[in-house]
Amino acid sequence: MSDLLKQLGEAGTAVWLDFVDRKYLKEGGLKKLVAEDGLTGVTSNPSIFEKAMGAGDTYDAGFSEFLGKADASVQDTYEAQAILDIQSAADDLRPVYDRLGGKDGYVSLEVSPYLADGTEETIEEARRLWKAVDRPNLMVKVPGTKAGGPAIRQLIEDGININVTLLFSQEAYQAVALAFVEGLEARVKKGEAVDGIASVASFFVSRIDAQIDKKIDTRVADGDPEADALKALRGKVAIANAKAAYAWYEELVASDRWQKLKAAGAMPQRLLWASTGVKDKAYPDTLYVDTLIGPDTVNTMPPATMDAFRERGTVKQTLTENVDEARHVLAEADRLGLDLPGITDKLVLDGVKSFADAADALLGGVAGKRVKLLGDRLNAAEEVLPEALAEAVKARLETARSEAWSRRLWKADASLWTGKDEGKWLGWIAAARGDQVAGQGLEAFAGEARRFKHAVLLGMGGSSLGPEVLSLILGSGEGSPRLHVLDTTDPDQIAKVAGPIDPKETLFIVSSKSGSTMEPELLRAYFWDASGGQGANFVAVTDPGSKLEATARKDGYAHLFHGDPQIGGRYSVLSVFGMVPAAAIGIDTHAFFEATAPMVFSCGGDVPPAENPGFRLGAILGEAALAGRNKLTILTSPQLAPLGSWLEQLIAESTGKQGRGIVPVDLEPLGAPEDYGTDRVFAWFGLASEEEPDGLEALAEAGHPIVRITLARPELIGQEFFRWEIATAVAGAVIGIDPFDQPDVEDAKVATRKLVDAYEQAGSLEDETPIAHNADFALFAPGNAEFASADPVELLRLHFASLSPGDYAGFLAYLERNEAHSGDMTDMRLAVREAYQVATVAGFGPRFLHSTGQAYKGGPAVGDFLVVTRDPDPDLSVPGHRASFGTVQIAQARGDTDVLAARGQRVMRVHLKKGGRGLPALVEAVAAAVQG
Ligand SMILES: O=P(O)(O)OC[C@H]1O[C@](O)(CO)[C@@H](O)[C@@H]1O
Repeated sequence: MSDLLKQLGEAGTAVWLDFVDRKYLKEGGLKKLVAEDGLTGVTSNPSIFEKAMGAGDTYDAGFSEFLGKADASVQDTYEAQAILDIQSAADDLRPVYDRLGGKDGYVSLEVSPYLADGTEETIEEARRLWKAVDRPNLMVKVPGTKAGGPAIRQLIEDGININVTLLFSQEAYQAVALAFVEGLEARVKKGEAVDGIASVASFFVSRIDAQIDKKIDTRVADGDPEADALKALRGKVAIANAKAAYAWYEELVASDRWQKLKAAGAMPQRLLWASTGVKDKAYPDTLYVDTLIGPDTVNTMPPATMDAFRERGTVKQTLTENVDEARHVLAEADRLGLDLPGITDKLVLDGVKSFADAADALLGGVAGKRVKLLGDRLNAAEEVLPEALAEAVKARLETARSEAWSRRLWKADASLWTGKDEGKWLGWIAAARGDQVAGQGLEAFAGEARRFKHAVLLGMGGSSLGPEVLSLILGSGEGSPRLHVLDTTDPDQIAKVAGPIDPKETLFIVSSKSGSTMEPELLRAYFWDASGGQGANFVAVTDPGSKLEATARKDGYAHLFHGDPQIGGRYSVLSVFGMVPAAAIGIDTHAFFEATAPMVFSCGGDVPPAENPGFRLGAILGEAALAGRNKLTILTSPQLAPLGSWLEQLIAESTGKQGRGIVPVDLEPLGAPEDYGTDRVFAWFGLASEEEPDGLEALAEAGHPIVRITLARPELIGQEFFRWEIATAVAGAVIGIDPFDQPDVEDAKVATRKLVDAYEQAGSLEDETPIAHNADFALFAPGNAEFASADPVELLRLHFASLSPGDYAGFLAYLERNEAHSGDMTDMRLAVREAYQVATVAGFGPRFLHSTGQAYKGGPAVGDFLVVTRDPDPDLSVPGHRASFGTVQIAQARGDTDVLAARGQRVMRVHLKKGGRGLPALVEAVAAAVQG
C-alpha cells in the first residue's frame, strides 16, 4: 500500500480527516488511518454530522438510550451523540497527541453555526463544549467572522484549543491570527502558561475557485476581450490566495512579537487547508493537496480526497514554491475585476448559512427521530390539508426556517411580529418549564387547601379559563376541594355558586393579573362580605404591585401569589394563574410539568419550523386565515370539550385585530361537509381511547382542512396549552399583527363604565326605545336605528338575511351559563348555519368580553350578532356599590353592543321580557326568521 499520506505528514503537512461517523469509528476506521497513513487529526462540522445522524439508523440506539433516561431538547439529544463521537475520535487520537507532546492529534467540534454573529454566545458555547467533551486534544471550532474574532481572542486566553473556521480572505485570516497572538499575550501577562495551547486557522480553498471560475466562464462565454488572461487564472486563484496567506504566516512567526511567545513555549497557529476536495471534475482530485504542502500546515481531507492522494498524490514542498507567480495571479485577478474581496465576503456569509442550513436539516432529522422514540408521551397531530393550503404552509415553513423563526421566537425577537414591545411578552415560554411557579410553595399550599370543601375562583379570561379547563378535564384530587369558577356578573350564576357553599369551608381564589378588572373586584367584595371578612379563606393571584395585592395585604389573605408581568393573561395558564388553582384542587403540578415537557422540547427554538409542532400548526392557522379560512372550528371528544373556551380566548384575543385574524368557533355541533363554507379550518381533539366521531373523515375527504390532535391521557393537556400558545404567536407573525395586545377590549370596558357611573349617580340606566317587541322579547338596535318593520320576526329575518359566505353569526347571551341556555343557543346556531352555511359563534356575557370579544370588535367585520339580555330576578347587590350585579351586567351588554356597531358589525339586542317564555321563544323566532 502507498505511503504517500505518511510522506505528506513528514513533509510538514499534517494529514487530517474531514469526516466523523459512529459506524466508521466503531469499526476502527480512524485507528486504521492513524496506524497506516500517519493520520494526526480529525475535523467535523454541522454538514458532516447532518450526513451521519440526520438519516439512517446508526444513531438510533444512542438516541434511545439518551432519551430513555429523561426527555431532552433536540439540540441536547443531537449534541450528546456528537460529543460521544468526538470523545471517541479524541481517544483514538490520544496516542498521537501524547507521542507528539500536544503538537498534534486533535479533533475539532464546531460551535453552533447559529451563533456566528454573537461574540458572547460563541464564547459561552465554546466553553461549554470544551467542558462537556473534556479531552485535552479537543479543538473547538469557531467561525472567523467579525463576531468570531474577539471570541477567539478570549477563548485562547482561557486556554482552550481553537480551530478557526470559514477563513477565505487574507484580512480575515490575519485578524484571527492576531487575535490568537493577543490571547496568548494576555495569558503571558497574567503569568499563565502558553505551552500546550493549540490552534489552527482553517483557510478554505476550493470554494474560492468554484466562484472565480464561474465568473471567468461567464465572461469568456460573453466574449470578454480579456478572455485569454481570464482563462489563464482558472483553477489558480484559490491556491495563490492560500500561498499568500502562508507567506504572511511565515512573516508572523519570524516576527519578534511571535518569537517572544515562542520563547515562552507557545506553539504557532498552523494554517489548515480546508475545502480541499475539488469541485470541478476537470481538475485532478488531488489538486488542493499537491499544491499546498509545506512545514507546519494541516490539510483536512474528505475520505475521497484522502483515498485519491494515497493513490496518486505528489509530495513536494509546493507551498513556498512560485510565490511570486501566486502574487501575480492575485494581481491579475484584481486587474481583471474578478473581485476576490467581494467573493470572499460572500463566501463567509454563504458558509455560515450553509452550516446553519445543515444544522437545520440535522436538528430536523433528530427531531423526527425523537418524536418516534417518545411515542405517546408526545401528543400526536395529523393534518389533512387541501393542496393549495398545503403548498402555502410548506412555503411558509421554509421561509420561517431560513429566517430562523423558531430561534427568534424563543429569543423574544419582536421583529418577528410588528417590532413593537412583543419581546416583553414572552415570559410564558419559561413558564411552560415550570420556572414561573418554582419556589412559590405550591406543594405546601396544596396541602393547606385540603382543609376546604370548595374552592371558588373569581377571575376573568386568562385568569379563569385555564383553571376551568384543568378542573373540568382533570378533576380534583382525593380529599381536595372542588373548583367553582365565577367569571361573570350574572346574578343567577353567582347565586348558583354562593347558595350551596359554606364560606367557612371555602377557599376563595381572587385572580387578576392587573388586579383592577371590574368583575373579580365586584365578586371579591361580594364574597368577602359573605364570608364575614375571613382573610384566612382568601388567596390572591396577581401581578406585583397591583391594587389587588394591596387589598390582599390589607385584608390579611392567607397567600399572595405573584404573576410574571411578562406574561399576558391568555398565555398565563402555565404560570401561577393556572397552577395555583390546580394545586388547590390537588393536581400534582410537578407531575403536570413533567407531562408537558415533551411538547415544550418539541416546540423548542432549536427545532426547525417544519418539524416543530407549534410552528407547523401556527403556519397552518396563519396561512389558512390569509386564504380566507379564518374560522377555526374546534371539535372535541366529550372529555376534552372544556379546552374550547380556553382556546377561544387565546386565538381570538391574540389574532383578532386591525380587521384581521381568526374567529374561533367552539361548541358548534359537527355537521355534514356541505354545512360548511370554504372559510373553515377544523381542529379535532380526542383521547386515544375515544372513538373519533363519524363525519370527521367526511370533512377531510370533502377537502376541508383538518388537524387532528390525539392525547394518550388527559394529563397531557398541558402540552396543548403550549402547542397552541406557540401556534398562536406564529399565526400572529404570519397574519402580521401583535399577538400579545388586546386593543379593542378596552373600548367595551369604557362604554360599560360610562353607563355604570351614570347609574351610580342617577340610580337608573338611560332609557331606550325598542324597535319592535312581542309578548316575549323586545328588540333594540344601537343608536335607535330606523327599521323597516315593527314585526320582531321580520326584523330578525332581515338581520340574518344579510349573511353571505365568509360571514359569521354570533349569539351573545348575558344570562346564566347553564345547560338549558347553552342548548337554546346551539339550536339558534344550527338554524342559522343550516339556512346560510355560515360559521356561528356563541358566548355568555360578560365572560366572552374578556375573551372572544376582542376579535368580535377588532377582527374581521363580517359578524352578525344577536345580543340577548334580561332583567334578572332576583338581582344581587354588590356591597359598597349602588349598581347591582344585574345592572352592571346589562350595562356591559349595552356598552359592548354599541361598540360592536361602531366597529361595523351588524348587531341587534334582544331583551327577554319578564313573564315571557324566555330564551325558547327567541329560538322559535330565529327558526321562523331564517326559514322565512
Ligand atoms: O387577569 P386580569 O387582569 O383581571 O384580566 C382578565 C382578562 O381581561 C382581559 O384583559 C380582557 O379584558 C384579558 O386579556 C384577561 O385575560
